[in-house]
Amino acid sequence: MSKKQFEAESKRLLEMMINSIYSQREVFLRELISNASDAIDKMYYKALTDESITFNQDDYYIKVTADKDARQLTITDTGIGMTKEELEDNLGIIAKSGSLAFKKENEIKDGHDIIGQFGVGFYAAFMVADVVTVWTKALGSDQGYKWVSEGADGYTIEPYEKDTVGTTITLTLKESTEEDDYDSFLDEQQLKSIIKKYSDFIRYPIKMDVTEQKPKSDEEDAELEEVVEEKTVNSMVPIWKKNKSELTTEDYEQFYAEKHYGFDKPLQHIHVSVDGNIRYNAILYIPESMPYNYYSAEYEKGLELYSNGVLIMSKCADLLPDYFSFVQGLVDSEDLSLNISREMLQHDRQLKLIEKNITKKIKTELKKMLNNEREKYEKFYKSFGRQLKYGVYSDFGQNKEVLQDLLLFHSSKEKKLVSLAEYVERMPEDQKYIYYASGESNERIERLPQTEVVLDKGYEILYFTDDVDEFAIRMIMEYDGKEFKSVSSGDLGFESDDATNNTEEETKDNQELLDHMKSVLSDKVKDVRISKRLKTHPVCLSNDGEISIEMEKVLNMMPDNQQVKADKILEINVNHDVFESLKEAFDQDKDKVDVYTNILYNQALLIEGLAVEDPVAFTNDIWKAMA
Ligand SMILES: Nc1ncnc2c1ncn2[C@@H]1O[C@H](COP(=O)(O)OP(=O)(O)OP(=O)(O)O)[C@@H](O)[C@H]1O
Repeated sequence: MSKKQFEAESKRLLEMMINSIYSQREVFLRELISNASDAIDKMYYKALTDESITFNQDDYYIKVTADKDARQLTITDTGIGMTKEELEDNLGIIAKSGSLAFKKENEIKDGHDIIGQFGVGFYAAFMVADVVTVWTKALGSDQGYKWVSEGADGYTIEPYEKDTVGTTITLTLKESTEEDDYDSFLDEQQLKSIIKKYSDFIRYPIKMDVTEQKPKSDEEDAELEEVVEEKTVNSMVPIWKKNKSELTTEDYEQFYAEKHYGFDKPLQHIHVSVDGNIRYNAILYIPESMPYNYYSAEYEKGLELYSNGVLIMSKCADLLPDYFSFVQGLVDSEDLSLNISREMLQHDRQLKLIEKNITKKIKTELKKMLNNEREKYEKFYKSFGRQLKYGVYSDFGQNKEVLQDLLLFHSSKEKKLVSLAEYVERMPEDQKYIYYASGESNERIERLPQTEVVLDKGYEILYFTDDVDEFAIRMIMEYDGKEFKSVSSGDLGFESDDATNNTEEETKDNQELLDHMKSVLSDKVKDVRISKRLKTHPVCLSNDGEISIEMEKVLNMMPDNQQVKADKILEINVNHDVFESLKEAFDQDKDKVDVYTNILYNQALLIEGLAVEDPVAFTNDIWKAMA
C-alpha cells in the first residue's frame, strides 16, 4: 500500500495559524526584534569558541526604520545571518526553529539566553505585511541571499550581493481599512512605544531615527527646527539584572515612575534574585498610597511578567495573592514554559512556585518594616491595612497565619496602633482574653459604657473601627493561645470587683421589674438583665451568641441585606439613680415604666451607633417622661 501525503491548503493554514496565535498584532515587532537579538547572541556564542571572531559589543545593534511613502518597515540586525540552507530550513518550514537547534548544538544553558524556540514568531510579520523580504548574509559566507514571500503561496530565494554579515527584513504593510490601521506601524511614536513595551530590555541597542525639535542656535529665543538623529530607544540592561549594590533608592524610584506603577513614591522596594528550583528576578514595590480605584472592580492586580527580558504579560494576576494585591512590579524568569504565542504559560506550576516565594518575601519585608521602621509601616497600614484584614477573613481564614502578625489596632492603653504580639506580651497574668470594642471611631469607642469595667480592671482594649475587623478576628479565633472577647459580649470572662458583684441577688429582688421591661420591649431584645459591667452609665446593650451588634450593622449594610439580628441584651445599672426611678414607677405607675423602658432602650441603641427605630415614638416618650 502506498503512503499518501496529507494535503493542506497551506495558505489558509498559515493565515489561520498566524491570526489565532496572537491576540495583538503589534507583537509582530516583538517577534522580529527577538529574532534579531537571538542572531546577535549567536555571534556572541560563536565568539566564545572561535578565536577568529571578536565580539565587540558596540558593533552589534538592531535598527528599525519606517518609510511612510513606500509603506515599508525595516528591521536590520548585525547578527549571525543565514545561509541559503538556513533560509530554506528556518523560514521555509513552519515550526522549525533554528534558534532551538542552535541552543541544543551549543549546549547553552545559562547567561545570554536565546529567546526563540517554537519556529513560528517570524510568520507574525504576515499579520501586518503583504510582502516580506529578507536580505541576509551568514557569518563566514561570501554570498548573500534575498528571500521574498507573500505568505504561504511560497517564497523565492536568489543570490544577492550584501556587504555585511547580518539580516535585514522589510515588511510591505497591508493597506489600512476602516477597521484595521496598519499605517500606525509606520508612526515613529507608535513604534517607539511598542518597542518600549515589549523589547525595552533586549540586551542590544535598538536604534531608530528619531525626530526632535531643537533650537537652531544657542541663543535663548532661537527658533526651533526638526532634527532627525539616530537614537537608542530601549533601556537594554534591565534594572533587575543589575547588582543590588550598584543601585540606589533613587534608581528604584525612577524605575517605578517610568513604569507608571503609581503616581506616588514607593514606600519600599524589594529586589529579589532567586537561583533555586526555579530561577527568577523580581522587583517589587509597596506603594505609599492607595490607588484611587483600589477598592473598585476596575483595579487589576498583578505583576509584569518577563521571560528573558521580553514582556509576556502586563498583569499576571497569578503572581500575587489577593491580600497583597497592592504590590506592584515585575518578575523575569528564564524558566517559564511559554506557549507558542508567548502570551501564556503551559504550566502554572512554575508561576505557583514564584508566587509562593514572592508572598513569603513580601511578608518578611513587611514584618521587618513593622519591627524596625514603625512610622513607615503605619503609613503603609493606613493605606493597605484593611486589605490585610480582608485577607485574614477571606478563603475561610486559611491565610491567617501569614497575616495575623501584620495587623495593628488602636489600643486603649497606648493610644496608638499596636500589634497582637505587643498586646499579648503586656497582658497581666490574670487576664484570660484579648479584649476588643467595636465602633465607628476611636472617640466613639472610648465613650462606650461597656468599656468601663474592662478598663477599670486594668486591661487593655483594642479598638475595631473597620467593618471587617470583627469578621477577621472571628477567623483568627485566638492569638498565642488567647481568645478574643468583645467588651459587649454577655460574659466578660472575669468577676468584677465591688458593687457590680452581687448581680444575682439584685436580679432575684427585681425579677418582676425586669420581666415587665422585657415584655415591653418584646422581641426587640432577648433579655433585660442587671449589669455586671456598667459603672457610671444607666444602660447599655450587650449580646449573646455569634452575631455581635457591630456585625449586625455591617451585614445589614450589604447589598443582599438578610436582616441579620444580633441577640441583644438590655443591661441596667442597679447603682444608677435611673434604676431607683424605675423601681419607684414600678410600684406606683406601670405606664411610666413602659415609657422609661422604651427611652432607655433607644438610648442604648444610640450609644451603640444604631438608629432609633421610631424617632417620633421616641420623642413622644421623652415628652411623656417630662410631663
Ligand atoms: N534576523 C534573523 N537572523 C538570523 N536568523 C533568523 C532571523 N530571524 C529568524 N531567523 C531564523 O529563523 C528561525 C525561525 O524564526 P521564528 O521567529 O519563526 O522562530 P523562533 O524564533 O525560532 O521561535 P519562536 O517562535 O519561539 O520565536 C529562527 O530560529 C532563526 O534560526
